[in-house]
Amino acid sequence: MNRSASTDVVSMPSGLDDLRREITRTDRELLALLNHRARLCRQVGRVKSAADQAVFKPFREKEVLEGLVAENPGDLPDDHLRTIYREILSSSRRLQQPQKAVYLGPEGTFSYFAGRELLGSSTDFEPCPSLETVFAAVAGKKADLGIVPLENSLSGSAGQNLDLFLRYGVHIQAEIYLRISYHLVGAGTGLAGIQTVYSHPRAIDQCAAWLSSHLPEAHVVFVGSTAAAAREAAGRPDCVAVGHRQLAAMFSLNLLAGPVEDAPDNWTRFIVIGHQAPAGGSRDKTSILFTLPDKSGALVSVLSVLARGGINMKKLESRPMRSEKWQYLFFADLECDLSDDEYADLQAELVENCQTLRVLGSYPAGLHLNDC
Ligand SMILES: C=C(O[C@@H]1C=C(C(=O)O)C=C[C@H]1O)C(=O)O
Repeated sequence: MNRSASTDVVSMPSGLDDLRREITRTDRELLALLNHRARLCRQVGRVKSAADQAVFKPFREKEVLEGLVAENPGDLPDDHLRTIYREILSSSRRLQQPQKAVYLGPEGTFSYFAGRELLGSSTDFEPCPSLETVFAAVAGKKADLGIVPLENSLSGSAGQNLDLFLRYGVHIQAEIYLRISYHLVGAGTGLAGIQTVYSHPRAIDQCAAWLSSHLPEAHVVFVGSTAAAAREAAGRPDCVAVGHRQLAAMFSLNLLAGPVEDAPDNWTRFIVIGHQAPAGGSRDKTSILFTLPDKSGALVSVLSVLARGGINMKKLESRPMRSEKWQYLFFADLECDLSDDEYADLQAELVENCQTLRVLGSYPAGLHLNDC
């Protein structure tokens, strides 16, 4: 969209005191409006609780945000508007009912930062020791939402998730794509004298060329997460960790170098899981898991149903089924809202052609966030 800033220079005060008076007056207006919005949201919360509906409504949030971005005159850049609204929406959910979101911890992992980007800081985040405990907490209603890494643009799928979807009845609510950029953090002040580099194996792998050219003598130690690596490096000036740059502030470390990844165009897709399928919304995205009968043309017939329905398949991946050797499970992303009534016949046809079919969720297509 082509927009120009709408600064009305004529009616703007110009002296510092006058400008500040005008800002104070504007803040009072914003305060009244934010309080009005909060009252409305509390009211929405009472309606939802009476109807046993989930607090988090990702399709509605997308509508709210896209509506505002479309009408934004542009003095406030769109990314600032989104950041402000991330927190307004987060507060509004909390006013309805505090939301607990679990993630693969400890605090400071990329899953943690993805969760904060998606759900804002009025959410109660709680780390879990494994992906399985994230799924179990959501399925067992010990948490409202879970944040899970699904795939990385360089390293591919985090395959274990697909198995966990088979074992736990959770639904995908939302997704977000986060650029993964690594930094070197440590208690020292430079690279000289560094003996040990701590990180998760994937982070070490994605920074291998940088590490071997800048720290060729250092000993590499794999740990369970980038955040655990920062904890190891804390207080030891001859050690560094590879991870999110904000780990420096979180663990009182120095930012020693970065970005240090070998391929800068590195993205991870995170999903939010919950106990209910998100309702309503636009024709966005649906993820399905299916198995096929053991006969010729089985996969083609499923693909033909999708092709006849004009559905664009964005991803198809097969994984071995853990319960039966040489049997495979397929994960697909479809560019449509399969929960919409218009797809009822098509879904019935899919069920006919699959051995088993699970719709993991229809949810709004996520944004790519470059810097978080
Ligand atoms: C207010 C609502 O609840 C939540 C908060 C929203 C908001 O503040 O606009 C939008 C969607 C929900 O995640 C709602 O469902 O409308």
